Amino acid sequence: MTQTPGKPDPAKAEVLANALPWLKRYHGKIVVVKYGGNAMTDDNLKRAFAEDIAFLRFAGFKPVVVHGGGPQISRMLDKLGIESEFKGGLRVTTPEAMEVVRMVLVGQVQRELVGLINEHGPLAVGLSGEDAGLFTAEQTNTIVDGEEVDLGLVGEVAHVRPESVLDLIEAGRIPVVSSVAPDVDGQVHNVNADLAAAALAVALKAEKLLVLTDVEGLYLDWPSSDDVIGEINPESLAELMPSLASGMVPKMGACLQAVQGGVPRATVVDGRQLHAVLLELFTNEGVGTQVLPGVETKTRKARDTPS
Ligand SMILES: Nc1ncnc2c1ncn2[C@@H]1O[C@H](COP(=O)(O)OP(=O)(O)O)[C@@H](O)[C@H]1O
Ligand SMILES: CC(=O)N[C@@H](CCC(=O)OP(=O)(O)O)C(=O)O
Repeated sequence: MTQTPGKPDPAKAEVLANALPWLKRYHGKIVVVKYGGNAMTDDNLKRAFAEDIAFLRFAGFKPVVVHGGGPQISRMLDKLGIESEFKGGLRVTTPEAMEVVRMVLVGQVQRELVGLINEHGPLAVGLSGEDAGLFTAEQTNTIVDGEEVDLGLVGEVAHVRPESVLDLIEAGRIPVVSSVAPDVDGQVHNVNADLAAAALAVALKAEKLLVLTDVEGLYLDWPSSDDVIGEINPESLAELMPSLASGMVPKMGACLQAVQGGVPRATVVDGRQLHAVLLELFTNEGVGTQVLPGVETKTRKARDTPS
């Protein structure tokens, strides 16, 4: 479309005007955004994510970031010659692997995200479940094919003390949280970042949990169909849970936990798309999979065929 030089473009104003209902809904509200390691694949994506988060803060939202870093941990474990495997979407974590998990999540991924957000002002402060008693973990195992599997130093969040995060939000900062957490004896555990984000969203009484990943949403029959669920209610999702595989188990479990815990909506979106956060929060476009009480299940055809 050609445009006369110097002539204002009303379409641009319309984009902003269409954001008004969403600005009203989320103004002053806490939005927990979980940034998965699979959506951190290139520098442009990471920069756009940091811009989106800063944008939310300047638009009057109260964003809180919980980050993952599964692929980054796997790469470091490989480099160090430490074997690791996933069972039911969770990493079996030996004490040796735990040291690497903590080093990569807190020392690398969190630092990088804090740095990128802070290019937009003195906003982001990094912390982990170990800081100010934020999370207390409880060792957890998983069931695979009806058998209980020992996951080692893997935890679920048994208790959240949200005051440190609330203090930061009150001061206008953006908390960036890593999902490692001590148990009651101080032993640090590896917590799946989706589940940590859900526990935090519930404790903060967030208005929304937004989960960025590397697929268009929850596929009905992964990877053989291209039907993606657009909206689903928590009861229908609970019925679907036993049929889910790999990383979608903790991810959809987290969305369910958040909504059952009182978060009004939880959405999984494709973080491979530039500015996925702004697109999801400020437009009506049906991206991702939204868990919302009271809706009928809606599906749509995927843009990509799963590979
Ligand atoms: N039903 C499903 N719909 C979509 N993705 C699925 C499904 N079942 C398994 N997956 C897998 O789950 C992955 C997302 O989980 P994960 O790798 O843990 O992502 P992240 O790093 O974003 O947390 C997808 O890339 C896909 O391979
Ligand atoms: C127990 C467990 O599996 N912990 C995860 C923690 C990181 C994470 O969850 O990262 P993503 O969000 O990128 O998947 C792991 O070790 O990979």
